[in-house]
Amino acid sequence: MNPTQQASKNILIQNKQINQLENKEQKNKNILDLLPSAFTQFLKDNNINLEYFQEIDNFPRYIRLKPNVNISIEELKKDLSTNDVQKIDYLCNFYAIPENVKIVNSKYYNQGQLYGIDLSSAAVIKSLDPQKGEKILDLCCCPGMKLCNIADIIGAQGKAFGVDINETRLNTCRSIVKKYKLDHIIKLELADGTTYDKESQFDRVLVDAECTHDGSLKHLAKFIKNQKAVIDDMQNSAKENTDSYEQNLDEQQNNLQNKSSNNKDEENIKNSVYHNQVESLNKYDNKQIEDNDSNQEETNQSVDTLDSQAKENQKVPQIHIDKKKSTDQKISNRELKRRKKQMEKNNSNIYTQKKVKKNEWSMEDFQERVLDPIKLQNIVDLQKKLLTNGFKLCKEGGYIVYSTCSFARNQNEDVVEWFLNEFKDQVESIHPFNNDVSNMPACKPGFIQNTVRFDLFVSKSGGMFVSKFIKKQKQIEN
Ligand SMILES: C[S@@+](CC[C@H](N)C(=O)[O-])C[C@H]1O[C@@H](n2cnc3c(N)ncnc32)[C@H](O)[C@@H]1O
Repeated sequence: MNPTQQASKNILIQNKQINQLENKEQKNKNILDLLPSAFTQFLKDNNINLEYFQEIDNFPRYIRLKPNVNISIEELKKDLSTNDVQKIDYLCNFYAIPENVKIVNSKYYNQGQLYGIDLSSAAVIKSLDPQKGEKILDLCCCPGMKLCNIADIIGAQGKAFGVDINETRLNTCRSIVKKYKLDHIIKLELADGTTYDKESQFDRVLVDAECTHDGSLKHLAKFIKNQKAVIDDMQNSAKENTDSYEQNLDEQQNNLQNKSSNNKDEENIKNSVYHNQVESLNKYDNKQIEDNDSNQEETNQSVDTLDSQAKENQKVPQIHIDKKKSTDQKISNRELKRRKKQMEKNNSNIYTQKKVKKNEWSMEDFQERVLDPIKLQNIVDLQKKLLTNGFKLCKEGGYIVYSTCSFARNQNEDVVEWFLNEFKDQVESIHPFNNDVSNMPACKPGFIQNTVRFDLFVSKSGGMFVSKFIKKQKQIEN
């Protein structure tokens, strides 16, 4: 082998090694590496196992039947057109069904006898434990699924007051209450729950407070799942291309050894190896563009906003090389690396998309909604005021449930600690399910005593934090 042949062979071997290394790195790269560190830190801080995000199953959805509806599970299956209906024994008239079942086609749903309600929401009502004939206040009631659940339990002898500050949401709630024929039990009021007042007090008060809604990690999990599928596909196609590229290299090596060593042939071989490299990479690039475009097309159908910056980021810049002009240039290792880096960068740019689909959050949404410190402080202040007013409106010996659909400790356990300290002698925390976890296997303990969390993955439902208090009777002074 003459020096030129040797040099070409060395380049081929070197490139092959780089390729193998990068292919291995690509393989090892998993979805977690692509998640922004602020997000993974949030999960760690709030005791959410981020490994779950690796393998996200479909989440079930849940339904509840009104108390007086007596139908068999077989009838329910027929009505919902699915064989997969599971009874949830620890919640009254409650069932899990596959996520893709459309309850709008159900006869019972349309007759106002079947509700779609999340398991964790029903668990909040189980914790509140309303009793027949009681007077109950729901201080942040919209859209009203918990309020309807309360009304179904207290019955016509009871009264449920629903308060919300948002008129549009209150109108939605009004239609729901009407649909389920509960208007004789429920009274809705448009008011600020922090200042809402009533002369008489309530047996039980639910403060299902406004929060950052990050318990909807389910939405984020779905987004991640969809993106993971795209990435897997990209990685598989990248692997296919790399395999064919390696096969080409091997063939070229054999050619190098077998063919005569006249200068013209050598030049041809070098050029052809180079072209193969370029083609392989361009094929890879093109596949990336196709994948990104089809992904974008799909998202465009349902996206309300996809800002132009994110759109720009989505485009994979293809490097056009004039093959004729470049035949005597070698594609450098640095260039190969640069291109691979660019591809990886483009992969991670999928997380800069704005809201992609209804009920899915992007990482940007998460950042804006959950991690903004000013927004967070305002929300915590609001939660404390709502809980304080809920406490005032509760009768002595009555119960208060404070819940949020956030995983953030500062909106949950920290608010509870503040409340217990603020009203030390007048309130006592009690376990939301009387310390009987067999009563509620879907939850796990919160960070402080007498609090529970419905972890998205443990409960297979929306995330929820629940705490419960009893308002102490005043000591009669002598
Ligand atoms: C988590 S949602 C409540 C969900 C509801 N409990 C249910 O089960 O359908 C929070 C609600 O609090 C309302 N809200 C926000 N600030 C409020 C305030 N100051 N007073 C009353 N309601 C408020 C929002 O409009 C929103 O409907």
